[in-house]
Amino acid sequence: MYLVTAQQMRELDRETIERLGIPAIALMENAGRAIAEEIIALCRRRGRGSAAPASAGSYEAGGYSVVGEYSIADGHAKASGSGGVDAAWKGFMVSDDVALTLDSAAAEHWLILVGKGNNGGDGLAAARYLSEAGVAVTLVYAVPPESLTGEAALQRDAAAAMGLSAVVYGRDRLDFAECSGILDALLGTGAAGAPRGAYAELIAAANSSGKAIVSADIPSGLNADTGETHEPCIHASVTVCLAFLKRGLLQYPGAAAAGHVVVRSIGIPASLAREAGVTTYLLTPEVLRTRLDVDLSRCRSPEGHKGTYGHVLVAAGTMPMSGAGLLSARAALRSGCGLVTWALPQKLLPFVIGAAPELMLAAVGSSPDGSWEAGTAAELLKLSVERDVMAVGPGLGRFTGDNDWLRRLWEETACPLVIDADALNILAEQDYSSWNNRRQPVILTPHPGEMARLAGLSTAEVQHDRIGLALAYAQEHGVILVLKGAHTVIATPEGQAYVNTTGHPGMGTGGAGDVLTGVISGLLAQGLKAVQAAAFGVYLHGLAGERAAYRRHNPASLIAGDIIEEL
Ligand SMILES: NC(=O)C1=CN([C@@H]2O[C@H](COP(=O)(O)OP(=O)(O)OC[C@H]3O[C@@H](n4cnc5c(N)ncnc54)[C@H](OP(=O)(O)O)[C@@H]3O)[C@@H](O)[C@H]2O)[C@@H](O)CC1
Ligand SMILES: [K+]
Repeated sequence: MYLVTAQQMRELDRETIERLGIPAIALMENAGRAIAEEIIALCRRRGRGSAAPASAGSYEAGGYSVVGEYSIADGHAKASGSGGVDAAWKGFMVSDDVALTLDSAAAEHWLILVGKGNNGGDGLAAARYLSEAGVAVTLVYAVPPESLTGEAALQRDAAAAMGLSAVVYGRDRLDFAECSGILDALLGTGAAGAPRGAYAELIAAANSSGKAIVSADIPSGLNADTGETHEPCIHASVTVCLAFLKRGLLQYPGAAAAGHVVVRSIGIPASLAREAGVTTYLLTPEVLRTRLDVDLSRCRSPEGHKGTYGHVLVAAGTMPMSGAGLLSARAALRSGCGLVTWALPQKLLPFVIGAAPELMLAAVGSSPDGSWEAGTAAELLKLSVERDVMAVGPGLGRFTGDNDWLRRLWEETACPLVIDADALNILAEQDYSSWNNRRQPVILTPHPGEMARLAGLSTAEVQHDRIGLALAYAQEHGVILVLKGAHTVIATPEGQAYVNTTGHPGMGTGGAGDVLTGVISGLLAQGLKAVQAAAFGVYLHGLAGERAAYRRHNPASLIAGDIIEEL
C-alpha cells in the first residue's frame, strides 16, 4: 500500500484527470459514495454495539488500524464496507445496493460539515448518497455556498436540487446535540496551516459534541504530510482516506486523530503511483512479500544445519548493562539464526555463564570494571571473520577511544553491521561520511533521542516528520535507517521508506530495542538482504510485542524478555 504526500496526491489526481481522461467529478462521486458507505457501515456497527471496522484486509496494532479494500489473507478484493450477500442459490434473486442500505436509517441524522474546496465537494456527494439511503442529513457550509467553485459547486447545486437541508455557519441556527454523527468534509489535502475562522470554530464544536466523527480523506486540521495536528484538529472515529494513504495519517499525533483509517479506491490506478515514483509504503505482509521479496513462511531446508542459518556476533554489554547484551543475543537466536557469539568484557563472563546456555561467549579486553576498551577492536575484528553479521551497541557504555574503536569496526569488518544504542551516540560525534572501505551495508536503529543526536536536531524536530527525516538521512548517509518509536520507519539509501504498524504501546519498556537489534541481526545472518532484514525484523518484533501484550493481564506488565519468548 502506497503512502503519499499531498503534493504527490495532487499530481496523481491530475494524471488521472488529464492523461486517463477520467473527469474530476467522477472521482468526486466515487469519493462521496465511498464515504457514505463507510458511514453506513459505522452506523451498522454501532447498532451491533461495535465501533471497530471489519478486520478483513486490516493492519492493526494497539488500537490503530488501516483497512484496505484488499484482503491480505487471500489477496482477493473485498469491499470493506459491504454487508455480504447470501451466496447459496435460491432461484432468481435481485439484491439491493447492500453497501448503501441501512435498516436503522430513520434513527440517523448526520451533519455534513462542508468546506470550500474539493474536500467539501466529497462531503456534498456523500450527503446525497446518505440521503438516498434514508439517512437524514443537514449540510453545514463553513463559507457561503456561493463561494464554492468547480466540481464542489456542481455538488452544491446537485444537493440543492435534491432538496437537502442546508445551513450556513454563522448565519443560521446550528445545534450539534440534535445529530447522531458528523461528517468532517471541511479541509483535505489542500489545507494550509491551522484552520481559520469558521473552520476552526466548527472543528472545535464538532470535537466537543461527543458525537462520532467521520473524516473525509484526512481529519481537518491535520498536516497531511507530517502528521502534525494544528489547533484545532478533528478527532475522528473513522477517516475514509481517498485513493492512497496520506503519510500524515500514519505519523503521530495525526495517527491518533485519524482513528480507524479506511483507504478507499476512487478510480485512480495504483500503477500511476508506481510510474510517478512513489517509493513510500505501509509495511504489510503483501509489501514484504511482493516489494521486498521476503519469504514470510521462513521455510527451512530439511537438510539444513546450524551452519546453514548463519552466525551473529553481538558486541554488547557492560557490568551495569549486561542485560542489554543478553537480550540482543537471545533475540538473535530466537530469530532463527544458527549460532550467536556474544562478545563481552572479560570481567562479565562469570556473571553471565549459564544465563542462556545456547549462546557462545567470547570474553574480550581486560578492564577491571567490566567496561569496554579501545583495544578490543582488534579482538572483535578477528572474531568477525568467521561470523556473518556484527551487532554493536546495546549496553555498550562509552569509553576512552570509542570513536576510533567504532571507526575500525566500520572500516575493517567485512560483514554487515547493525549499530544501536551507545554505538549510535559514538557515531553522532563523528563525520562518518569520511570513513572508508565500507562495502557491506550498515543498519542504524536509533530511537528518537538517538536520532536527534545523529541528525543534530531536537527530539521534537525528529518527531515532527519521521518519514521525511528518515528518508533524507538514509539517502544522505548511505545507511539503512530504522527510526524506532510508534510506527517505526525503515528508510533505505535508495530513497524507499516502509512504515510499520505492528507493535503495542506496552513495548515502551527497557530492552525492547535491544531485542530488535538481535532480531534484525539474526535475520541478516540467515541471508536476508539488509533492507529485508530491517523491515521484516521490525515487523516480527512488533507482532511478538502484540502477542506478549495480549498474554498479560495488563499490557503495562510487558517486559523485553516477553517479546523474545513470542518471536
Ligand atoms: N479532483 C481532485 O483533485 C480530487 C480531490 N479530492 C478531494 O479534494 C481534497 C483536496 O481538495 P482541494 O485541493 O480543493 O483542497 P481542500 O482541502 O478541500 O481545501 C482547500 C480550501 O480550503 C481553504 N483553506 C485552506 N487552508 C485553510 C485553513 N487553514 N483554514 C481555512 N481554510 C483553508 C482554501 O481556501 P482559500 O483560503 O484559498 O480561500 C481552499 O480553497 C482532497 O483531500 C480530497 O478530499 C478527492 O475527491 C479526489 C479527487
Ligand atoms: K476532512
